[in-house]
Amino acid sequence: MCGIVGIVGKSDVNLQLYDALTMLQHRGQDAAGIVTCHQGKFAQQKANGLVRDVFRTRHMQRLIGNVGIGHVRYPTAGSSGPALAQPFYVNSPYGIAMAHNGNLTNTDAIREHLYRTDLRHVNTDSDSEVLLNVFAHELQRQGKLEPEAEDIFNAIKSVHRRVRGGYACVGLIVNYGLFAFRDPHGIRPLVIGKRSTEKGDEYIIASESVAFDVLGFKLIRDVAPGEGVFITTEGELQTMQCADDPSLSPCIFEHVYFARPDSIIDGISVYKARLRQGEKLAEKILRERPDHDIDVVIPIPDSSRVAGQALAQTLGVKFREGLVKNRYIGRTFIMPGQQQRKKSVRQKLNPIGLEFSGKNVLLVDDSIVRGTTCEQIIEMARDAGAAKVYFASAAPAVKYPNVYGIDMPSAKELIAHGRTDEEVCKEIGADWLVYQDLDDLIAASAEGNVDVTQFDCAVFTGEYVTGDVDQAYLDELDAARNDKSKASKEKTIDQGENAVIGLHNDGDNAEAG
Ligand SMILES: O=P(O)(O)OC[C@H]1O[C@H](OP(=O)(O)OP(=O)(O)O)[C@H](O)[C@@H]1O
Ligand SMILES: NC(=O)CC[C@H](N)C(=O)O
Ligand SMILES: [Mg+2]
Repeated sequence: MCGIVGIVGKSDVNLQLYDALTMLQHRGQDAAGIVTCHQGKFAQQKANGLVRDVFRTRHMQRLIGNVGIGHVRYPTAGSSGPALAQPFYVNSPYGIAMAHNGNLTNTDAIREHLYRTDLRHVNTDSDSEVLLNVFAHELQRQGKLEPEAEDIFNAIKSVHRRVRGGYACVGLIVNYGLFAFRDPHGIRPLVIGKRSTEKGDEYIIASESVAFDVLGFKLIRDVAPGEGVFITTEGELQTMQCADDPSLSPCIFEHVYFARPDSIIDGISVYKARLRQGEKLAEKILRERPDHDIDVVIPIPDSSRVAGQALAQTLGVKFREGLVKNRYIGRTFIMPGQQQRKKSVRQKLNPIGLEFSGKNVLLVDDSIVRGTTCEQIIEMARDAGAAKVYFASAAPAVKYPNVYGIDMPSAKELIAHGRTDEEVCKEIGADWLVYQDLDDLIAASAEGNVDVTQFDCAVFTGEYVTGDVDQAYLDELDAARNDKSKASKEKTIDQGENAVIGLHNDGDNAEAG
């Protein structure tokens, strides 16, 4: 899950983009980038690393202009090398830069078509570079020396016809302004905010509304599924529905894990959705185990804290922070390899022995995916002297790959794939395991906005809303991106790929990359 942001301001937007990316850091920890536009030229800085490490004062001084976009990356296609850091750039037509959150499911077919028919070269394995080239080609076909909003919307319409998968995008066209679009199912989130200044209105478009709060922007609304947005460099906003048959099915895993609780997505407060997840899970526990002997509920920081608290309250059991999180270790699930993930859980979480010793503990997490976290935490709880260790997951069992922007490409790596709940319980070493029911998870989100009636729940059901994902695709994805094959590919990232980033950068940037 990547984080994207675009701003059209009345003065330089570089510092605001930096702040917004910092607020979106939880969506991607591998690479970060900013592109701004000033007097007909792009300025760019992108590299591997966290936002605070990628941008130095000298980069910020170069990133001038009142329009700009930014990206934090969590790879789902190609390598995690610096050449695949975003935003991506194409020089024709006009000069376009774009940042993408999501993942395309027909990348190979479009890549082939771009090469054979559109005569376009894509330089990396990134699906996002493919997507940018489709947009660029379709905009070029409008044949205008000076594009207008209508041309940009026509290009977005064609993108929707050619591309499948999850995509929320922001982009810049040199001298003209900022565009954005969201896939026809609205799988990935995208919100618009506005701020009034003495010089006029300023606009922001980002993955999550949390990016607005710190900058003083007000959330106006979500970009509708399929909708295109264009904001001129002068700050004039135009929008148009660009999909033939849009139908909102946002990814429910945003509410479970990815998004920050202080964000509002598709009118749903992520915080409240998580509270309701906890309440509903507690009700299930009370139904199934009315005579439970749980002494204390302990959440696994960070993401399960909200649901854990509501669960404890509804159960009428003590809630205790029995695991202390090292604030300098990032999110483990979005780290690239299993070895790194495993090591990081230990570094990240440490038990407070007295909360476990002699007690029947209910550990709560938002989800169990590969089982990396829960296996180790249950072991820690036992080492700390817990009498019984029960485990509750605020999401149902994750059994199927994600293909829309979460890097869960291999069913075999999912601990619940092909296993019953009892088998998973045994595998993770718990005394009892309870999963949220899917209907309850959906209700926890849907109760936040009655207008959202369906969600992308593919990781729980194996049903993919875009309708184009078959077993052959999933097999190819597995072969290309399971942990083993990723690890062997990452070995080949060398200085050669570093050089590719220099294609679009100036000397200062190449040295920084
Ligand atoms: O079963 P697994 O493969 O371990 O994946 C699930 C775990 O990973 C995530 O935590 P993460 O550390 O990424 O982030 P958090 O600090 O936001 O909870 C999630 O919250 C679960 O704890
Ligand atoms: N998680 C994402 O949104 C990833 C975006 C894009 N597919 C990439 O790999 O860079
Ligand atoms: Mg976690």
